[in-house]
Amino acid sequence: MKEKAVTLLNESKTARWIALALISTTMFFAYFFVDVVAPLQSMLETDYKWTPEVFGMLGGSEFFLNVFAFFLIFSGVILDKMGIRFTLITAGLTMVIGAGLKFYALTPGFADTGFAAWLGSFITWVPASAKLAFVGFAIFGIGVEMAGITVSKTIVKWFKGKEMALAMGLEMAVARLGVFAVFRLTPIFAENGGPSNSVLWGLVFLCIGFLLFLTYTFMDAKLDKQMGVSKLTTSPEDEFKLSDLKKIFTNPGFLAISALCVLFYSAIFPFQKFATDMLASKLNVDIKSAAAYVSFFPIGAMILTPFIGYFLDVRGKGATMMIYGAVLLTVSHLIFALVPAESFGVVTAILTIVILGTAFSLVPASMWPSLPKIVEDRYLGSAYGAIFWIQNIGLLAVPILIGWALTASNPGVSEQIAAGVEGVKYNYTVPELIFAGFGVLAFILGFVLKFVDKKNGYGLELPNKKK
Ligand SMILES: C[C@H](NC(=O)[C@@H](N)CCCCN)C(=O)O
Repeated sequence: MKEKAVTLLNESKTARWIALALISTTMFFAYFFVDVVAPLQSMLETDYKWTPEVFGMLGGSEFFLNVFAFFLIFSGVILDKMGIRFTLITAGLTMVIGAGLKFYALTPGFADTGFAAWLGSFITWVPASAKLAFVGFAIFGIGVEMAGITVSKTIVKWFKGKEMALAMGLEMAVARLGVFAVFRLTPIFAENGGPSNSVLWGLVFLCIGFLLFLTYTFMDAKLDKQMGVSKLTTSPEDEFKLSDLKKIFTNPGFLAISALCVLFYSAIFPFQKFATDMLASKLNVDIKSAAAYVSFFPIGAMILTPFIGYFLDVRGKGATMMIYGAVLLTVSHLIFALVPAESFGVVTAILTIVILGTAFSLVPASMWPSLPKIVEDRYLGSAYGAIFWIQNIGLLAVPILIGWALTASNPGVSEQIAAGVEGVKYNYTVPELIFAGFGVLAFILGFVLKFVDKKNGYGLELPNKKK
C-alpha cells in the first residue's frame, strides 16, 4: 500500500509566517517592557524619590539573576530538555509575574504596607519601591532572555533551509519597533496616571503577548506531530545531555562568536543608555532634541535588518558581514570621540547614528542565524542560552565601567551638576574611545571567526536558503 505523503506545516509559507508573526509580536511587547520607564527618569525622581543612581541600578537588575545565578544557562538547558512549548509558556509567565511585581512596587497599595516600611528600613537611599521593582525586573529579565533564546530556536525550527536570516531579521525589527514605541507611548501613559500607568500598560501588553505565545504552541504541537517527534522516536543520541555544555564551551566557533557578541553588544546597548546625554552635551541641545536624534538609531536598524537577512539567505557572507559591522561600529564611535564639538553639527550626528544603525543591522542579522551552523540542533537552545549569558555579563558590567570612566575623566563635573551650576556638561571622549576599543577587538574577533570557519567548515559564508 502506498503511504500518503504528509506536507509539513513549516512547508506552508502562510503557516510559517503566521508562526513568526505570533512570536515576534510577543517580542515587541517584551522589548517595550524592557525600556518602559526609560523616558521617565525625572518623573520617577519627583514622584518616587529615585535618584539617577537608583534609576541606573534598575537597568542592571534586568541582567542580575541571569548572570550571577546562571539563569540563562538554565534557560538554555530547559529549552533543550523540555522543548519549545514548555519554555515559551514558562518565559511568558515569568515575564508577566516579574512585570506584575514591578507594577505593584509603584502602586499606593504597596507603599502603605508593612512590607514597604520594612524594605525602606535598610539601605535607605534606595526607596522601598525601587527595591521591589529591582526584584520584579530581575524576574522579568529571566523571562525576556528565556523568550529570546526560545524564539531564536523556534525560528530555526520553522525556517532552517528557507528564509531563516530574513525571519530572524524581521523578528528583531519588530522587537526594535517596541523600543521605538516605548519612547512615543510611555510619556503619554505617564501623563495620565504617572509612571505606574505606563508600567500597567506594559503589563497588559505582556499578558496579550503571553496569549500569543500560547496560541503559537498549538501550531508547534501540530508540527511536532507531523514530524513524528515524541519521546519514543527521539533516539538517545539525539537527546540533549548535560555533558553537551562542555562541547559548547570548547567549540572554537562558539567561543569566537560569543566573544564577538559580547564586544559588539557592549558598544551598542550600554551606548544607548548614555547616547542622549552624550549628544545633548556635544551638540549643546536640550535632552528632548537629543533623544529625538537617538530614536533614529533603533528605527534605522529596524529598517535595514530584514534586508540584510534576505541578502544572507540568498548570497551568504555572514562572517564578512560581521567584520563590516565591527568596522562601522568602530568608525562611528571614533567620530563621536574625536570630532571636536565645534565641527560636530546635527548632520554629522545623524550621519554617525545612521552608520551605527547600519552596524547594528549587519552584526545581529548575521550573528544569530550563524549559531545553528556552528552547533548541533539538539543543544542549540543551550548554545543560545550560553551566548546570551556571556553577552549579559558585558551588558551588566559595561555601563558601570562607562559610568566610572565618565566620572574619572570629568573631575568635579558631577558635583557641579548636583550643586545646580548651569551649563556644566560631561565630555564623553574617554567613554566613546572605550566603545571604539570594543569595536576594534570585535573586528579582530571577526577575522578569528572567519579563520575557524574555514578550518572547521561551518559554512558561515554560505547562503542559508537551499536552492
Ligand atoms: C536578538 C538580540 N537579543 C539580545 O541580544 C538579548 N540578549 C538582549 C536584549 C536586551 C534588550 N535591552 C537583539 O536584540 O539583537
